[in-house]
Amino acid sequence: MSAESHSPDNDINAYMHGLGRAARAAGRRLAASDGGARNTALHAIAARLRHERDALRTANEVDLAAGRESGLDAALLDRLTLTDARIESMAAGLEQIAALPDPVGAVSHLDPMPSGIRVGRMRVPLGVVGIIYESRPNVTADAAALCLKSGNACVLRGGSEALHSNRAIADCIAAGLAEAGLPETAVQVVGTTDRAAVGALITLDAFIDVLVPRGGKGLIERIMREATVPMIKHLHGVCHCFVDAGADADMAERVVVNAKTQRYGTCNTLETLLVDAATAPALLPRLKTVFDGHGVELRGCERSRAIVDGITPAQADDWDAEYLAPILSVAVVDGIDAALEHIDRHSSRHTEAIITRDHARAQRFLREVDSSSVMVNASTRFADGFEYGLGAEIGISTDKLHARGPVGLEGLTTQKYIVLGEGHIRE
Ligand SMILES: NC(=O)C1=CN([C@@H]2O[C@H](COP(=O)(O)OP(=O)(O)OC[C@H]3O[C@@H](n4cnc5c(N)ncnc54)[C@H](OP(=O)(O)O)[C@@H]3O)[C@@H](O)[C@H]2O)C=CC1
Ligand SMILES: N[C@@H](CCC(=O)OP(=O)(O)O)C(=O)O
Repeated sequence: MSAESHSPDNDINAYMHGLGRAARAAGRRLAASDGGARNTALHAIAARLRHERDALRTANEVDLAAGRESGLDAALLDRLTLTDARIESMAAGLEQIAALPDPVGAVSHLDPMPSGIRVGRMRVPLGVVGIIYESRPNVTADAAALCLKSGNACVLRGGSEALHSNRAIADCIAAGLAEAGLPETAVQVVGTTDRAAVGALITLDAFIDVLVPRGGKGLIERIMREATVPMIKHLHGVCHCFVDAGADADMAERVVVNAKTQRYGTCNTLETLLVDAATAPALLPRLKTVFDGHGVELRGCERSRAIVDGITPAQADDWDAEYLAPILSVAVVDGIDAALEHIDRHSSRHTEAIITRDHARAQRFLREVDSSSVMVNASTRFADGFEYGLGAEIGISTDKLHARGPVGLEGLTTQKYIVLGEGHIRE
């Protein structure tokens, strides 16, 4: 072999090629597999996760120690942490997914045509899904389970900070698949943190059918530039809440505080609060007191700062920021038109909410805001597959084609036409 073929890039390309080829073969077997076998695997993986709880926590401790050492902030460390309760919730999540109806092979609209043939649609797996995601180990189990249930093989590239945790979870998944007689290569975790592996994955169009990138702008920009595999974008969330004139102040406080503080590090966390000028003088002082209690820094426009002391002046880039941290930008706006305008300019089209008592303005907000979830009088934190009754989610699509919003089993499948004849020929 030439010196060049030993270079890390070449090795990584060969390695990723191997994962892709194995995934493609496993995908074909999964697509043809019995739903019962896939459910058996899900239950076996859940049992393994419970049984290997100590090993999982030990592996996770290695990641956490490295994360602390490298100065990972509190929200990211929280996202990385596996506790006994989180391991139990991963296992229970797998069992819940097993209990969902099997989407694969369902036939709909089988209707007779004038020619005599019958034409219907059959729900089928996408094939092989490549998922690139943040350092959140539970996603490894959730994503594997959703892909498995929907008959897809997957290649999982989690965040580098979670590598040891992900490998330990992958071992449990492989054991569960083997126990159910399914190919272990149906779920493969990329075993290197080298981003060259991402570069290879996103161009493996011979083997990968669709990419699910969950991440921030840097990731998506790279994929938009380089990928030859189609993707369902799961982008960052710059989520807004607009508190309308005449809104119930208690409700506004409850919802806004929940949307900001229930978890700081998630994509559906509130990042910008818009308050109608008529509501701001009464609402902002009480919100400031509550947010002070939570240690949330408010960064506001001049009008908000004229109402309450202690709000940091917002800079231009605050309106486009996804903080994933105890920081909230605040703007006072003149009515719903100004709120819609601001949202249109700055939203990442993930999730927005209005707090209102006015039916007409609620309807306008629902119709006019162009985001994957639009809410009335509810916390943006509800944008979640489990909360929407999907059982679980692979993420929240900010794309418009194929799947939008929380993506569950249906989003991981497609439909093909099936045609049934009895020797029919076209005249
Ligand atoms: N819409 C949704 O469903 C979801 C959205 N998100 C969003 O993800 C972000 C939070 O996660 P964060 O960890 O900061 O996200 P990042 O985008 O930094 O990382 C996510 C994954 O992408 C990889 N990655 C990032 N940039 C590149 C690149 N240029 N080339 C190759 N790989 C890359 C990371 O690898 P590495 O480990 O090497 O950095 C990691 O595996 C937030 O914006 C959040 O809103 C998160 C989850 C779900
Ligand atoms: N649906 C999830 C949020 C999506 C998600 O995974 O976000 P992140 O914490 O950024 O990885 C939830 O509500 O917890």
